[in-house]
Amino acid sequence: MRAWTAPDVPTLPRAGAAAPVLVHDSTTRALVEAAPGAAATLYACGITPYDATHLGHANTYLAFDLLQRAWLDAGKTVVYTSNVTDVDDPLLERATATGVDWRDLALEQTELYRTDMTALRMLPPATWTGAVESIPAVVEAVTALLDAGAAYRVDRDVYADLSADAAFGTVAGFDAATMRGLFAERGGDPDRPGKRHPLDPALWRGEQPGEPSWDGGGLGPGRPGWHIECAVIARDGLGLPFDVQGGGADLLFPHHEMSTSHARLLGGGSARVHVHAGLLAYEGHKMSKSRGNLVFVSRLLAAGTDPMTIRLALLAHHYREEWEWTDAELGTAQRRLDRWTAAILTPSDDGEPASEVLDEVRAALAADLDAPRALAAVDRWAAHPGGDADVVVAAVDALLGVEL
Ligand SMILES: Nc1ncnc2c1ncn2[C@@H]1O[C@H](COS(=O)(=O)NC(=O)[C@@H](N)CS)[C@@H](O)[C@H]1O
Ligand SMILES: [Zn+2]
Repeated sequence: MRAWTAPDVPTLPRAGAAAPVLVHDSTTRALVEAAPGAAATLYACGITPYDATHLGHANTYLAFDLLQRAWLDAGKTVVYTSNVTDVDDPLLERATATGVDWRDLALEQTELYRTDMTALRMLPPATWTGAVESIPAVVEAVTALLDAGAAYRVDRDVYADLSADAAFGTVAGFDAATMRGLFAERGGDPDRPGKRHPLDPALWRGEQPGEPSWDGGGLGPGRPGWHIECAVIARDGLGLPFDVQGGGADLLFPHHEMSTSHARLLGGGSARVHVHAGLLAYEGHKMSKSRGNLVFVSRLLAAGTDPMTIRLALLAHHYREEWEWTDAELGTAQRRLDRWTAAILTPSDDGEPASEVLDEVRAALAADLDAPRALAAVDRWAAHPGGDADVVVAAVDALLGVEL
């Protein structure tokens, strides 16, 4: 699937001087080096293309944009793979509810997402694969799991047998009751008759009347399960194991637990590190499609909001923070943008040297992508701007993605 055009990322002085980029790993709940090697591989789960792109989505994708920018500045090559869940229960339900063809909804919303990501200067995935595009690889993977005795049929569906994976549950480390609750709440079917274990996730959904279905070979006609889609797309885009699997906090369980389990059983390992962004709330609840309390990037842009103001508003909060959006965030960000823009036009000789800002922004990102600390460094410089404003402009562009 076509992604979008990458924003230019300027090379900064003393590139590679940064400390290793450490991020919070959801599994060990500790700071770990995100990618020790010369190449950094990232799988960040993509959108389910309806109600795209709300500020919650943007908040999460911004975290992984910062991670890539820190890696690039450290001199690493970055390979970023993502998906579009362009067939899945919620998408089909929304298409039915709004009387549109699910294919049209997916295409239109995917294009809106591209436009929003471009406006926000997010780096695009090198490989961006739709669930529909992944079906041949999913059929092959599910067939292999069945042949290995790690999957089984229930009526026309196929489920993974989690007892085949001794390491299942080690990604999130949740207890059984928590897992069962979250599984039911987030698309699972623990009470489905015929399953060997309540948490076993669907790998392949047999054809249902009124639903799209594809040739599944020996599996019979149907469509892919959610978790196996990401396991296969990450494997095919990055190889196994890869460095970071990422998403919003709601993906830790069941989605990343299950997709990691599938990747493990397909052979080759899985993500070394699991990184999750805090969920953005609005009007007292997590911003979510089901509740409809959404603030859309495209609506803000259509109302004349500078995309760099949106980006700065999100950067003012640490990526793991759970916080509530208010429109006041935009005013604060706009004033900050105005101060920075004015400062680069009026540098003075006795102000703070630009090289210190660059060092501090670099160090902030290396410390679990601490954007608020990075903004504070630029604020200090803007209050008393020294020379070499072009170094500050380049650092703010390359590391924070904000074009002044
Ligand atoms: N309120 C929110 N705050 C922060 N991130 C959010 C919020 N709502 C959704 N996200 C994140 O945005 C990304 C896309 O969400 S999504 O459109 O529902 N799509 C999916 O979760 C699947 N297509 C992943 S394979 C996910 O990482 C999700 O965790
Ligand atoms: Zn996913």
